[in-house]
Amino acid sequence: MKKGVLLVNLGSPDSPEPKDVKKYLGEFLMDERVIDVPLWARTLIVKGIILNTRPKASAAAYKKIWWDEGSPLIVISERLQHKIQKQTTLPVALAMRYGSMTIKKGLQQLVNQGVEKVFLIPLYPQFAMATTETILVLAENIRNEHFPNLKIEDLPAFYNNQNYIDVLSNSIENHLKGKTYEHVLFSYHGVPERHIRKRDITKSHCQINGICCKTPSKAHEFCYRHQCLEVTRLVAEKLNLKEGSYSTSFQSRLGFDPWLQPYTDRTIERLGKEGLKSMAIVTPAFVSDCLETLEEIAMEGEEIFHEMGGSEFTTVPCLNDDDEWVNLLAKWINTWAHSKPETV
Ligand SMILES: C=CC1=C(C)c2cc3[nH]c(cc4nc(cc5[nH]c(cc1n2)c(C)c5CCC(=O)O)C(CCC(=O)O)=C4C)c(C)c3C=C
Ligand SMILES: [Fe+2]
Ligand SMILES: [Fe+2]
Repeated sequence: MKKGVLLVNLGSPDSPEPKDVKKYLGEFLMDERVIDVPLWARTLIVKGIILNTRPKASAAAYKKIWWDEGSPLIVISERLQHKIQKQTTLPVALAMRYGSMTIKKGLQQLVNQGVEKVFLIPLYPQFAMATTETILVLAENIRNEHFPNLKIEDLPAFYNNQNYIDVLSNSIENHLKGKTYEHVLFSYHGVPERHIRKRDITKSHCQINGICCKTPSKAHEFCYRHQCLEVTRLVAEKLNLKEGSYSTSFQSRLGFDPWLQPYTDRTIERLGKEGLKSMAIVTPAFVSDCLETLEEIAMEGEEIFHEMGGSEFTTVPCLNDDDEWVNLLAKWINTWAHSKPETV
C-alpha cells in the first residue's frame, strides 16, 4: 500500500488586500469549530458585523508583515515541506485548512501519485477544536465524498513529546544566545473558555482555574489550556528557568466572551509597569511565524512594552524550517512509514 504525507496548517489570504482578507476571514470565521454558535448567530456575527468592520484593519496588519514571496505562514510552510521531502521517500504534500491551498487539493495531489494511505499532520503542537479538530473533521468529510478508498491516519498533538520539547528549547536557547532576560513570556493563541468546557470528555474536570489543568485527568487529551501549560512547564524545566522568571499568557482574543487568561497584551503592560526592563516572548501554539507572531507580538507587543518603560524585547521565532524541527518531523514520518504491517 503506497503511503504519503499531508502537512496541514491554518492558511492565509491570497493577498493582503481587503477583498482577499475578507474572503479568507469569511471562510475561517464561519467554521462552526472557530465561532461555535448556532448558524444564524454565526452568520449575524461574521457576515453582519466582523466582515463589515475587520477586513480593512486586518489587511493593513497583513501588509506590514507580507513578504515578496507571499504570506509568511504559507512561504514558511512550503520551505518546511521541501526540506522534509529531502528526508523521506514518501511524497509530502502541503495544504491549508482555509484559503486556496485546500485539503482536497492536497489529498488529490497524493492520490495522483498513487498514494493509498495518508499520514495527516496538523501543524499544531496542542489540540484545539478550532485547529486540529476542524482539520481532521474536514479531511474525513473530503475522504468520504471524494476518496472513499483512501486511508487516513493522523499525528496526535505532540505538546508533551520530549523530542519536540528539546527542539523547541534548543531553538529558544539559540535565539537568546546566552543573554538573560528578566522574564520569558510563553504566549499562546487564545480560545474562548467555552471551547475548553465543550471538549472536556469528563464533563466536569475543566473549571479553568488554578488547579484543574495541573491535576491529572483524561480530559487533558483534549484540553488546549492544559497542553499549553505543559509546554511552558516542560520547556522551563529543560531551560532551567527560575520560578517567577517565566509565565504563560494567551493572545488574539476576539469578541466579548471570556477567553483564556491572562491576556498577553495586559501581561506585557503589567510587566512593563512593574519596572521590568527586558523580556523575551515565545509563541509555541504556532510552528510557523504568521500575522499573530510577526505583527501582534513582535510589533504591537514590543510597542506596549516600550510605552510602559521597558527597553529590551525580543520575540523568539517559531520553529519554521529549523533543521532540528525538520529532522524530528522526518523521523516521525519515517517511523510511521515503517511501523505498521501493510494491509493488502
Ligand atoms: C473566534 C476566533 C478565533 C479562534 C477560536 C482562533 C483560534 C486559533 N487560531 C490559531 C492560529 C492562527 N490564527 C490566526 C489568525 C486569526 N485568528 C482569528 C480568530 C480565531 N482564532 C482571526 C480573526 C485571525 C485573523 C487575523 C486578524 O484578522 O487579525 C493565524 C495567522 C494567520 C496568518 O495568515 O498569518 C494563526 C496561525 C490557533 C493556533 C488557534 C487556537 C488554538
Ligand atoms: Fe486564530
Ligand atoms: Fe484542563
